[in-house]
Amino acid sequence: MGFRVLIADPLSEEGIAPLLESDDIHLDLGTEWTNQELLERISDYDALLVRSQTQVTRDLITKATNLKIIGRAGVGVDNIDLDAATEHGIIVINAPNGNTNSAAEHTMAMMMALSRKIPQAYLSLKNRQWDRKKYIGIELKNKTLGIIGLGRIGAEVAYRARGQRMNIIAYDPFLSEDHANKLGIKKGNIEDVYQHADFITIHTPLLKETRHLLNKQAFEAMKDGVQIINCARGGIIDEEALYEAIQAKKVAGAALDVFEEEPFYEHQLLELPEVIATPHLGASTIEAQESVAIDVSEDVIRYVHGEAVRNPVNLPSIPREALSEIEPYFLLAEKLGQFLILLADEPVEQINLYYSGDVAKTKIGPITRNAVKGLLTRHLGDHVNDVNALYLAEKRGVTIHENKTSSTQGFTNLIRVEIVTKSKKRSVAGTLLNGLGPRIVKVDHYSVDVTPKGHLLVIHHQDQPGVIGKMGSFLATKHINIATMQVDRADIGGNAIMVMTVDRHIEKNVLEALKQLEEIHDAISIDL
Ligand SMILES: NC(=O)c1ccc[n+]([C@@H]2O[C@H](COP(=O)([O-])OP(=O)(O)OC[C@H]3O[C@@H](n4cnc5c(N)ncnc54)[C@H](O)[C@@H]3O)[C@@H](O)[C@H]2O)c1
Ligand SMILES: O=C(O)CC[C@@H](O)C(=O)O
Repeated sequence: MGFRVLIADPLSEEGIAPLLESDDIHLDLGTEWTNQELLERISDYDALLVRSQTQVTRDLITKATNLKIIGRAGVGVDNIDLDAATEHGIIVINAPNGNTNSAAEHTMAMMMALSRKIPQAYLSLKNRQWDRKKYIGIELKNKTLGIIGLGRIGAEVAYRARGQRMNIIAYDPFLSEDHANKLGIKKGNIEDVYQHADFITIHTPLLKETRHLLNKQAFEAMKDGVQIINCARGGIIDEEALYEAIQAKKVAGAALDVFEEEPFYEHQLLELPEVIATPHLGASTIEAQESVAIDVSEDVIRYVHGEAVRNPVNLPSIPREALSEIEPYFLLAEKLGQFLILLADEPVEQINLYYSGDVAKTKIGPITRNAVKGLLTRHLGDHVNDVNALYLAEKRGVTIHENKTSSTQGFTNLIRVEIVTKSKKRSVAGTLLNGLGPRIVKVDHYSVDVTPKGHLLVIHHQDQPGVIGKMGSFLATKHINIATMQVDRADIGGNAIMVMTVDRHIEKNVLEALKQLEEIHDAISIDL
């Protein structure tokens, strides 16, 4: 059947062409499905693609037992329960660039329509009124535009508004003086925007911090006669407060593309002649829809082919050059985690990662995720992945500490993973050998050289003549062939370790029998 993708909201046909042309992808359209149908059928799918209509709730995610990736053809992911997706190890991707231009153009269209009362005049003329006095507008030239949120769309709006010869003041917690100067705009705080702007346009995401950002107090702090544009998200404006501010003539007009509840057919704000509106059309152009659908489709294909996606929302995004540098360490880190967890005989309380040499110069976060994934998979199963590994560790009270050190111990790159339990610390270190791939080079303080692959047997024993021979004979009686063997010891006659690669899995009863041999302290079988 291949990788099953469900498209739940209408997406551009040209945009989904990459999916239609892909042999390993099976595509279904669920755009006409009810919420109930979606809940009942979602478990059939590996991927779900939406725009802003479908609410991807925790309930839906819980029922989506096969879902691996959710694609949002657009920017805002406020219709997706990101926490639930992360907890279930589902990667969420979006298309943050494809509709920037359209949303910025729509904002400008709304501001111009608002300042010249075009929709109201059009409606009046349609009603056979020729009223020129009532629809006197104001020019944009020399007015001050306040922009709240100067990200992709905010910056494009600033660029266009300068073409209208407006003065621009912007507030964004990440806006630097340098960037503001480059854009030819003034950087201010939010009070400066309220105090100076004749028009205020919002371009932030809807977050806890931005919900009802424009509320009663905010409107009171604004200039009399200010006009408001919102083509970002409903919910950033307190609609009740806006209604009152318009009635009180504090706010002269508002142009709204987005609303707290969508869709709707009756709205108190639309009863006010000062309000003009569109039904969430900011991204509704042929170009934007094609572009966002192509972006999510291509990312789904990358995912299916095991490549890194370009626009992850619940994973740190890694630039392509950086990815090629760190990707080879992913397998090493995961194998170190898988190996180490089998040395633990108590619950893990802390995971410490030590990076040195070349690997310490890279972006280590994604490597850590792979090590933690390896540690957790053994006990939690295959649903642990890069998306939820850190979350699952944190939920179990396990703390994770990353360290960069200069102790390369002669290797060009070295990753040491250490677990701390109630009574001890265990660790394993590995390196990427040029051209030869991952190698385990230390188990606790013992030096070894083991390829982390296949069936491994780790023996802790007393360093005495004849132990190695005894081990070999014992395994021979169980028809277990030794492929490679590494031995190291703390002191002559002291504690020692043997790490063997054997040709088959070692059963529990064989391990128990091994542990009964006099010089053997412990025996652990590890299948990687
Ligand atoms: N109407 C539509 O159809 C449509 C289309 C595209 C995007 N959008 C919406 O437009 C908004 C902006 O999209 P974008 O692509 O420019 O996003 P973006 O992430 O590029 O920019 C958002 C900016 O808001 C800033 N910000 C966050 N919190 C802030 C706060 N409290 N005060 C001031 N600034 C704050 C961020 O620092 C960031 O620079 C989003 O809400 C998106 O969903 C709507
Ligand atoms: O899907 C849409 O048309 C809306 C998209 C827009 O709100 C976004 O956040 O990208």
